[in-house]
Amino acid sequence: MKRRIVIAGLGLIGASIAKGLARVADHHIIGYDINTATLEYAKQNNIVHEVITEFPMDAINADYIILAAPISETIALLQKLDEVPFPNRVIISDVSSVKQSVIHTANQLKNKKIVFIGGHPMAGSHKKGIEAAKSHLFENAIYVLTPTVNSTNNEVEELKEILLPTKSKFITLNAEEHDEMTGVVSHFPHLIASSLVHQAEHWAKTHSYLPNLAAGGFRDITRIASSNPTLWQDIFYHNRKKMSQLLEEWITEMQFLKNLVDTSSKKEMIQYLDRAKNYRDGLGTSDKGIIPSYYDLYVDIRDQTGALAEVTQLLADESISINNIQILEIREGIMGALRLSFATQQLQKSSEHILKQQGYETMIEK
Ligand SMILES: NC(=O)C1=CN([C@@H]2O[C@H](COP(=O)(O)OP(=O)(O)OC[C@H]3O[C@@H](n4cnc5c(N)ncnc54)[C@H](O)[C@@H]3O)[C@@H](O)[C@H]2O)C=CC1
Ligand SMILES: O=C(O)C(=O)Cc1ccc(O)cc1
Repeated sequence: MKRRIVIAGLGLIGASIAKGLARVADHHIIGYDINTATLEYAKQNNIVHEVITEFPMDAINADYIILAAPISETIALLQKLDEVPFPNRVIISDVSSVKQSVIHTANQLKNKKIVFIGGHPMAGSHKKGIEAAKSHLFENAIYVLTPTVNSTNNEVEELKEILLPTKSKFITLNAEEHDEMTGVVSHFPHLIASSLVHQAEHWAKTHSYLPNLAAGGFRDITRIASSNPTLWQDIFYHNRKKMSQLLEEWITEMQFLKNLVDTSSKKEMIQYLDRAKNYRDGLGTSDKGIIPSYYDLYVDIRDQTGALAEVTQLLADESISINNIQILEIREGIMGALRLSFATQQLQKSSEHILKQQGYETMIEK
């Protein structure tokens, strides 16, 4: 008998999981989404084996259910599932970026057939929706599992086995430590990125040329400000206590920095920057944690017509697909750099080899 896996919410994350899990012959993937166009797309593109339209009752025969809707919707779906007279035990998980509110709801469930284990695959994109879904989105990414009081170690292992085709690295955390850590390294940086963009927009009223000077650094640090605002509002709301605490700490830190700047303390400023550099350099980029979403390769190119096309053509000739291209610090007549992002380390390494053979200077961050 195939294992019946229902995925509710077929957006970027739900459909990426569906695509990954559908690779296993033993899996029967059943999709549900509140948006009928999304369900239609899932069916037409064979992202799922079957679709259902009456949730939660149509999920009654599921062996596993993965809730992949926005966090507030996931909580509502979980409450609805509590009413379903499941004939057999069902493991329910989710993908929400914040865990405490979901786990709190799960701990209140009355249905004895439900075993809930929280989940959070820690990779994503600034895009949303089923059309942006990729089977390899979570390859080498951390996938956090947050067990509940009613889940056993064996059930956690069983869920891991189901999720194995995502090729993620599983770790188990409790919901509080998860929300604290992701608050610091994932959620809070989004707030700051947006605030930096607001500051630049404000100053662009004084200097209309300002956007043209927004070089690599500004683009790097604000990249995540281009993410899905509805998703991030939901994340900030569910992790609001931590966000408020981190903002307070940040304000204190900024006051400290202002003092460093105002007093022109050269030694202290170098020490401050040095400590940040050492810690940042030590984070590493070879695995997909929260910082890198892809495997990046830097290529030096001359700012000349056709340089970009030549690099992409060389890789296309070898059927290598590039996930993202960014042009860094390119100025007229001066050496510029391209950042090419690949889905796997193998593609990154092969591309490095091909480009080096053609005389390009390349670099992979260690
Ligand atoms: N976008 C990202 O980078 C990441 C997001 N997450 C989490 O994944 C979850 C989904 O986010 P995305 O896939 O990015 O959003 P998305 O906007 O791409 O997809 C959400 C999907 O849920 C559907 N939906 C909304 N309400 C529903 C309901 N009541 N019943 C069924 N379907 C419903 C929508 O129609 C949409 O297809 C969120 O909880 C988020 O915290 C986790 C890791 C990364
Ligand atoms: O790549 C980034 O910076 C992301 O922000 C991706 C991301 C978004 C939301 C999550 O819950 C986990 C990862």
